[in-house]
Amino acid sequence: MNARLDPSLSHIRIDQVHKAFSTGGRVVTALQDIRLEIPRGQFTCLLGPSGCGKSTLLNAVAGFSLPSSGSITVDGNPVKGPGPDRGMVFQEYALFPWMTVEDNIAFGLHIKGMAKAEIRDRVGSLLSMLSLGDFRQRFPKDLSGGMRQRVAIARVLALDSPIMLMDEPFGALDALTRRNLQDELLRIWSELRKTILFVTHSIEEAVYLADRIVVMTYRPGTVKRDVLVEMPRMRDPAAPEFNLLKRELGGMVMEEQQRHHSDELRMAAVD
Ligand SMILES: Nc1ncnc2c1ncn2[C@@H]1O[C@H](COP(=O)(O)OP(=O)(O)OP(=O)(O)O)[C@@H](O)[C@H]1O
Repeated sequence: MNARLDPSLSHIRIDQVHKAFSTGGRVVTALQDIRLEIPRGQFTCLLGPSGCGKSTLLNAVAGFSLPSSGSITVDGNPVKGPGPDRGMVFQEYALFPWMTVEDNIAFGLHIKGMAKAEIRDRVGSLLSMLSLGDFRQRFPKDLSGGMRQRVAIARVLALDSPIMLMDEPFGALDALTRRNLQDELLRIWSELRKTILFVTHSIEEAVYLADRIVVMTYRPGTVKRDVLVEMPRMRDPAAPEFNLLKRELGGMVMEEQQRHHSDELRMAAVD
């Protein structure tokens, strides 16, 4: 079940990436020797318990925090910082509270200097793609969490980046809203064929969404398993094969969770 991919198809290439942080006189190795070839259009989930380096890896691909060593390239170009080829969606929405829904979506397009008529067209089609038409004049504070996340997704889609990086985007939502947005995301992804790198703690979410699940180890963050998910979509979480994979991944994540727990106990004893 381990993924085998053709490097010549690689869109994002992560090669021998290592990241260490120094805090309070201690060095934490957040990532160690990460190697991943991600082809164009693949929906990849990074899965693992808290502290295994998922966000660190995503931030490195985004160019927010570069690796201590190793390299990341997008279409062969080294990642040296954030760029228009990579859009990021965070758990906390990161919307401008003083702007309406449509102004939030249009913001990046104004910065890019796009013509007003073109901005109007693009924002209009995103409002309809994400069922936000009736909310275009509202401010983020007047929206539910799910609606805010729709706006955040629309804002990233507006920029038309081929790569979407998503850091637990649905982590703060209730189960029903979360499933709705997962379905919306799958629909958008299959329509627009973005390359998606999606961080989650949730095994069910990873199995529901991903073409490929990269399970990470806890400190140092390495690739524990790289699994291709070949179940057709839309997937049925009640199906036996869905549950089989969930159980298998659950065992792997649990092992890392236990290492996290033992580490915390050991640190508490040292303090
Ligand atoms: N800026 C930083 N300074 C020091 N240590 C950091 C920093 N960022 C992350 N770390 C450490 O690196 C390790 C990986 O953190 P990271 O946030 O990437 O994990 P994660 O898997 O995304 O966890 P979570 O799901 O809780 O967000 C953790 O041990 C964390 O404490």
